[in-house]
Amino acid sequence: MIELSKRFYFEAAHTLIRVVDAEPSRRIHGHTYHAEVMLRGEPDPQSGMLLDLGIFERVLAEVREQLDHHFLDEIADLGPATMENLAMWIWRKVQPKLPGLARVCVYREASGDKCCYAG
Ligand SMILES: Nc1nc2c(c(=O)[nH]1)N=C([C@H](O)[C@H](O)COP(=O)(O)OP(=O)(O)OP(=O)(O)O)CN2
Ligand SMILES: [Zn+2]
Repeated sequence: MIELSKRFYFEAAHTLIRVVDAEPSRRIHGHTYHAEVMLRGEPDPQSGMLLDLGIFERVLAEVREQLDHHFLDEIADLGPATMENLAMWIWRKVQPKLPGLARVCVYREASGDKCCYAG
């Protein structure tokens, strides 16, 4: 079994309603997010690849375009702009195009936060 993954990053703004740090979270603020998308399966014996990284790159670039420098509150099918919802949203966007999709993780390196969704 092979695991193949690719990462991308995006900068985005959001607001969040929460119990702790309520006031600064309600104000528009931004984060640098990293996302890692992992595929699992057997490589094709002829190409030696699970998926050509060039194809992987193109699929992730389409998703990145919808997130980078966007106001996450305006993404209609995201819901509250948490890392949990981002991981599940990225999964929904890439899943039809990436056979063997196994896991999507979203990170905020600055704060050491990480959230993964595995379907
Ligand atoms: N379970 C989750 N909890 C929180 C999330 C989340 O996505 N999932 N997100 C937030 C907010 O985005 C908040 O802005 C982050 O706040 P906090 O963790 O308090 O850290 P900082 O404001 O210091 O964030 P920096 O990235 O270091 O600027 C809260 N909770
Ligand atoms: Zn935030």
